This record gives sequence, C-alpha cells and structure tokens, in this order.
Amino acid sequence: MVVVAVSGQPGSGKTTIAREIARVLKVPLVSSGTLFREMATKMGMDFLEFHKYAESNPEIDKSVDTAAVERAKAGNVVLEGHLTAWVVRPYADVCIYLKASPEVRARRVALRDGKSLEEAYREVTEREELNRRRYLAIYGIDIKDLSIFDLVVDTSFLSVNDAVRISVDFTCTTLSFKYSKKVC
Ligand SMILES: Nc1ncnc2c1ncn2[C@@H]1O[C@H](COP(=O)(O)OP(=O)(O)OP(=O)(O)O)[C@@H](O)[C@H]1O
Ligand SMILES: Nc1ccn([C@@H]2O[C@H](COP(=O)(O)O)[C@@H](O)[C@H]2O)c(=O)n1
Repeated sequence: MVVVAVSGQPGSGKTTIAREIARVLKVPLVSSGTLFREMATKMGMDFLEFHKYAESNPEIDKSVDTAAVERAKAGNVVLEGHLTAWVVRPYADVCIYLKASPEVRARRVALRDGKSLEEAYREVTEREELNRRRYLAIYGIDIKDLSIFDLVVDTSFLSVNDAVRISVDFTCTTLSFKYSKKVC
C-alpha cells in the first residue's frame, strides 16, 4: 500500500511530477489543488480571491485536508497539493517538496495559464503567503519548515524530464528499500 505526497510552491511543478509518479506506480493521482480550484469555481470566485476567502473560513482547508488524510489512509495513491504533505505525513511512505524561484514559477504559470508575467508573479507570490498564513493559523504548521520531507528539489534550473527523473528514481528507490522488493 504505497502513499506518496508531492507538495511545494505554486508553479513549482507539483502536478507534473505527481502525475508521472502516479503513472509509474500505477496508482491514482489525487490533487488537493484541483479540489480547491473546483471549490472556488463552485462559489464563483477567482482562484486568488478564494484563497483570501478561505482565510476567514477554515472549514474549507479542513475539508480539503480531511479528504487528503482519508485518501492517504486508504493507501495506493499519489497525493498532490501545496500543503498536503504536512497533513498526510503520518500515512505517507515518501514526501517530496518542489521549489523554484518566484521568477521561474511566474514564467511557468504565465505560459501555462496564458496570463501576463506580472499577473502570474502576483498570483504565485500571494498564494504562497496566503497559504502560509492559513496553515499557521489553522494547524500551527509553518510551511517554511521542510524538515518533514524525504526529498526537496529546486526545479528552477531543471528541465521537466530531469525533475521527473530525479523524483521518480528517488520514489522508486525509497519504496523498494522500504518494502524489500522492486516496486517500480
Ligand atoms: N522543471 C520544469 N521546467 C520547466 N517547466 C516546468 C517544469 N515543471 C513543470 N513545468 C511546467 O510549468 C507549469 C507548472 O507546472 P505544474 O502545473 O506541474 O505546477 P504546480 O506546482 O502544480 O502548479 P500550481 O501550484 O499552480 O498547481 C506547467 O505548464 C508545467 O508543464
Ligand atoms: N491541503 C490543501 C488545502 C488547500 N490547498 C490549496 O489548494 C491551492 C492550490 O493548490 P496547488 O497545488 O494548485 O498549488 C493551494 O494554493 C492551497 O491554498 C492545498 O493545496 N492543499
């Protein structure tokens, strides 16, 4: 029953890496970020606006996180989300954190979402600060504390392929060692 959590800064490449790890492990990918985006859409809010709304409505993060923990307990999953690893750590075999410079992440999000560089830069920096404040207020968790992670990767100067290879190789090696058999 493998459980992998991929967290990290907005635009660092979490979804890209988590999707590939899930493919290699042949398990589903569950994204807290996607759930959070869907909730924003349902409430007719802009993504960034919803982050601010969540600040005075802690039940939003708690419902996203409860879903992540319940799914982790069921096993055989890759969980992805900016904040997810901190809450599923007790149930995860491997926790990976991705980071990159704000400039690099803004460029990637601008390209991905068809936004201006200025808008993307504002989004990635504001989202990170709003998330940091919420998690500190709700759980007393400082998302600057990366000590819970098994692997921290700065993807600023890595190609997608290199970032994927590093993350997948580490995950497969760690799982194979932990379960004393070739997992992938
Ligand atoms: N190492 C990399 N080098 C260049 N581009 C990358 C790299 N990793 C991911 N990307 C690209 O950057 C964009 C953002 O990646 P991705 O959506 O995986 O990030 P994320 O952390 O999940 O973002 P968000 O926090 O907004 O959900 C995507 O278009 C992806 O293809
Ligand atoms: N456990 C949680 C709770 C909330 N989030 C929020 O989802 C947003 C989008 O996540 P990305 O992976 O797309 O960055 C994120 O900014 C959090 O506010 C979460 O990720 N995990």
